[in-house]
Amino acid sequence: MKIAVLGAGAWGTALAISLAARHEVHLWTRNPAQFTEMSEERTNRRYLPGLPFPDAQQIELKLEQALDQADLALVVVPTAGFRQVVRQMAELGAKMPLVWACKGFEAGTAKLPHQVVAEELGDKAQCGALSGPSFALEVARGLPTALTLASRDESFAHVMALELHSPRLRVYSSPDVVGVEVGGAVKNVMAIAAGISDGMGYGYNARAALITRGLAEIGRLGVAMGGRPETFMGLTGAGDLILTCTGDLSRNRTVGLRLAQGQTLDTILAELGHIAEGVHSAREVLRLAESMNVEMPITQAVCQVLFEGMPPGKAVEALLNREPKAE
Ligand SMILES: NC(=O)c1ccc[n+]([C@@H]2O[C@H](COP(=O)([O-])OP(=O)(O)OC[C@H]3O[C@@H](n4cnc5c(N)ncnc54)[C@H](O)[C@@H]3O)[C@@H](O)[C@H]2O)c1
Ligand SMILES: O=P(O)(O)OC[C@H](O)CO
Repeated sequence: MKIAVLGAGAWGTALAISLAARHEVHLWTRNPAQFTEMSEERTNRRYLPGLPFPDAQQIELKLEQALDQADLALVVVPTAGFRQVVRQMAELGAKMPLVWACKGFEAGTAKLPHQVVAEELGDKAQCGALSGPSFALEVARGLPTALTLASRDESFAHVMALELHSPRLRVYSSPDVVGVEVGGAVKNVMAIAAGISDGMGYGYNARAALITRGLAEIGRLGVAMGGRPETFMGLTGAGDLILTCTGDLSRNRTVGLRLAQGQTLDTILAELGHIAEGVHSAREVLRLAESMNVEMPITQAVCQVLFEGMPPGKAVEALLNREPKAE
């Protein structure tokens, strides 16, 4: 299969490296300097340094070249750039199936990626979301990882999961696009909270409590939006939440850790050099939750720290001082 991987950040590059073992992979970057560097050095020095590209992996600067005769477009840009890339594909008349790997709500509209696709390509497009517990560095190193490919078209999810599947990158299928997308987006907000708690030195017990209550928040919102309860106990729910809240490779967790050390959000984001989707999704998640009467106290606390200048310690204290109630 020819796969056009659109977006050459950490995750697009890692997926390209992994998939190139079995497929013809064309990794697209919009950045001419990055194109030249990746073509000459056969590695992505800026986003995934030290991981060599397989010989078969091709690099593209022209989107139409990447998409030419592709059997699949795998879009791996941050959620903020997703609509633009899908629109560019539509303008080029690209008709191949589309899978996206971004984890977030679109800032300003609170839309999930599948809603963006429906708006840009119509609701007949053959498409799905790829998500699950997966640090780019580990996938690029060939360490075992399990993902889920969700599509409302169950047979597409099944067939595409089989195509992408390999022993080191296991891909399961699911019909629950909403559940998979909500799990992937909201766990980033919870990871910021876990980072804050750990950074404040509140300990493992507090972190376990945050993860568990965070999972309850994710499930409440996800079910209210039409997701299936069981999805939140799977790879893209509990699995990704645990990874991102506990793994120090997480950019979202890092944001929380550094906020707890007293760094400003602007400084943290400038130094991170990668997207931390939780920062962009948090407000949208809270807005959606409020509009649907879903209680999300951890998300609310994260928003207060990120956008209202509340000291991280005070936000955690406020969570701890909530009225006790039945679990
Ligand atoms: N890094 C991971 O471990 C990981 C794992 C799973 C999912 N994800 C998700 O994948 C998405 C991308 O994350 P990442 O880690 O690759 O981000 P990153 O910050 O490492 O890189 C983002 C890349 O996207 C490019 N980009 C941004 N807007 C674009 C646009 N409009 N058109 C073309 N290119 C554009 C940037 O130039 C950059 O190369 C995020 O939603 C993230 O949550 C990341
Ligand atoms: O580094 P993060 O926090 O963006 O998380 C990366 C992946 O989403 C983990 O599954």
